[in-house]
Amino acid sequence: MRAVFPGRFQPFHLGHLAVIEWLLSKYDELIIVVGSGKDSHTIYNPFTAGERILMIKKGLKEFNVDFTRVIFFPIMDSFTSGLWIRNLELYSPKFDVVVSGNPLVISNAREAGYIVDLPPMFNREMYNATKIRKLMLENNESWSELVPKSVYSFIKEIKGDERLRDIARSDY
Ligand SMILES: Nc1ncnc2c1ncn2[C@@H]1O[C@H](COP(=O)(O)OP(=O)(O)OP(=O)(O)O)[C@@H](O)[C@H]1O
Ligand SMILES: NC(=O)c1ccc[n+]([C@@H]2O[C@H](COP(=O)(O)O)[C@@H](O)[C@H]2O)c1
Repeated sequence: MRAVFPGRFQPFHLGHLAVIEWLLSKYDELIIVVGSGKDSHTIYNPFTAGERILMIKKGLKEFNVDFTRVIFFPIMDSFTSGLWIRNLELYSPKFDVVVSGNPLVISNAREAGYIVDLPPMFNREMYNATKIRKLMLENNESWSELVPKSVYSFIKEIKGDERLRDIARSDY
């Protein structure tokens, strides 16, 4: 069976990693769809689609997760949710199951006739990207504990946390 796991991954964190490990033990193939693919350089979506795919690959490699059974691609948001799932189908190889904890994605997938698999929540209070972006904005380095080390290094290398603080400034 082939499962699709959509997410914005802004940034990729240890909760996402745990979901992917769980999915690879359960399904033959996994499609990781980087959503809101056109968006970057905003407070909600600071990283580009390519940066996000690279973060995921670096994180998986660090944890010795074999990603030969994983397909990665970005898609853009659509005008309507109904169109979003149809757009996903247009970009993707066929899939059997949609994996998400996001109520909007779950509802879209069910309405389009897909089986939905809800991932277990892995320390959701700690591992959530909103919290990580907030810590970056506050210049609080403790976010380093919430992402793979390779992802932390990559974000520092591209000055991703500085980018987020720059974007959040009011007019000069
Ligand atoms: N700690 C976690 N455990 C299990 N699933 C998670 C966890 N964090 C995120 N997910 C799931 O991963 C998918 C992609 O999530 P997303 O990239 O939005 O991360 P997020 O941490 O929810 O980010 P944000 O706070 O920016 O919305 C969603 O289906 C979400 O429910
Ligand atoms: N109307 C739409 O374009 C639509 C609907 C449902 C989900 N999505 C996208 O799916 C992705 C879901 O990922 P998250 O669970 O990380 O929010 C996001 O990029 C979200 O924007 C878009």
